[in-house]
Amino acid sequence: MATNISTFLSSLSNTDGAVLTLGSAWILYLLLARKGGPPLPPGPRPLPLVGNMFQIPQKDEWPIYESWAKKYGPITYLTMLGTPMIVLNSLKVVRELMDERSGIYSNRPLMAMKELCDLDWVLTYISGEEQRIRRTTVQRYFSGPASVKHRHHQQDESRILVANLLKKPDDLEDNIKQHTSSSILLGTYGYRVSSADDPIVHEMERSFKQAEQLNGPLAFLIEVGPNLKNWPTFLSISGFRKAVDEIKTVFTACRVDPFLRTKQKIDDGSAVPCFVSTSLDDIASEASLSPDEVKHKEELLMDCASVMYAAATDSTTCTLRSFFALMSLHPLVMKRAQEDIDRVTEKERLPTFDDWERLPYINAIILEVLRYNTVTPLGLPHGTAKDDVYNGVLIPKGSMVCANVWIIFHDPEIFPDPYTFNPDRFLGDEGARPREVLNIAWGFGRRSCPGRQFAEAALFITISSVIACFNMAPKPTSTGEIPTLKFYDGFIRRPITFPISITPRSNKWAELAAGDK
Ligand code: HEM
Repeated sequence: MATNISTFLSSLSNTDGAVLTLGSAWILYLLLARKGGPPLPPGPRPLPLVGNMFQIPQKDEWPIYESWAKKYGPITYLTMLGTPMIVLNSLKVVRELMDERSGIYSNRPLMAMKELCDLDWVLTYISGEEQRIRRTTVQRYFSGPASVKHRHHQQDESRILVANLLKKPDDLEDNIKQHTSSSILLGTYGYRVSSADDPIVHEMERSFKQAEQLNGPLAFLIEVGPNLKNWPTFLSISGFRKAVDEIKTVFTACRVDPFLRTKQKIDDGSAVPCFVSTSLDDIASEASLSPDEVKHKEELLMDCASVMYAAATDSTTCTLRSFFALMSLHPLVMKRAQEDIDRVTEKERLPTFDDWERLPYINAIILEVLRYNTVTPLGLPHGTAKDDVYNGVLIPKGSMVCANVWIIFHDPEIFPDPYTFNPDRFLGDEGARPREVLNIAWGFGRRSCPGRQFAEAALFITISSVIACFNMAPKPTSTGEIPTLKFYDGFIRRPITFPISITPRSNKWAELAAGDK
């Protein structure tokens, strides 16, 4: 949604403008054609044709969403060029609709863009049976007990991170990037990343940037217009065709190249166990499969593997970047966590997964980072598969439905003093309700994050290892002010961090970070 609407409008040519007018007339027709039945939920009054397009905030959005929630209640109804956008503002409504009626609320919006870019194989964009099959394939290797298989890689990567931070403490961003991309590429393709400039990481990042265009304003036009997607003239005039072709090329490269590389490694005997190699072994062991069935299963595996990088890295990177900044700003929290680690490890070794249960304060820090830096403050948008009626109001088929996770994570009834970073809120019996509510950081119903267990393990081993080895503090600014953690506006809330000094806690911890026993 991070779209600059005014830039978009000013960039339109006359022909584009004509198309916009025609599209808008179509939307008006659709709106007027709706008669009778339950009312729509309340929301700010829309403008003719464009709906609430200009009221949907592009920056400093939270006070505005909050004021709408206060005025209109738990469900806010907006429209963007005729597409209904429904914002759910209470935990009760979010659970009742997105979890309990998951069969209706688990589509993804922006279907036309997906068709246009031939992206009907991308798990995160598709709906229905095809999404279910791919999700099951991913879960088989990344969720539940299977997620434990990744732990030895995750521990190795946390060791590499602390050794790199010791050598290059000023390259925090690159160190985090190498760490998060290596963790997921090892788990998926058995591929270790040895620098932030790695060529595969570069390609993956390119596809990721392209994917952001799928949320742009033209995407909405294409979605709502009367078969606009079939208008080659419009597409070529707007320059949109070029962008679409580029998205297709980059996505295809990311789908095919790393997969073939792993297959090659299996053939020459150098593959390490990972999602792709293990799943290919499973396919090969099914003797009854015909060559066509083998091909189909391999294609499916290729689809699933290719989304893991994008799904895993941005969310984990944002969380880790916020973690470093928050630790540097909260030395008492850091010190208390270090004391816990010292007690468990007797200052003789780095933490391992066996220590997880015995480090509840580290877990509380992770939960508080996830809450404080709500990575997807409006969740990832879901779409409705059919009309639904809830408490007397209509949620139309094809609506984009967003859970206002931000407002729930800042509800003082659940999280007292919500703007303060305070891991204690998650501890003990009193922390039971906050811990339970925090589950929504991982999404809803049939779309909830299939990488959750993988991510939780990665965050535990990484964060505990970093806290064990280092002290973190904000570097002094030229004016002597203490920096604050700010965030970019948008669907993904990326932290704007500041220079952080990262120093080993002692010579002993420096030796452990360096890997010298
Ligand atoms: C801090 C780390 C992470 C957070 C906070 C996070 C959160 C989320 C959220 C909120 C969603 C959307 C759920 C919904 O639509 O209701 C999601 C989807 C997804 N996540 Fe994660 N995630 C993280 C890490 C990972 C990792 C490490 C992986 C892979 C191992 C992963 C794989 C996926 C996939 C494949 C989807 C798409 C599911 C679908 O569309 O059906 N995530 N995640």
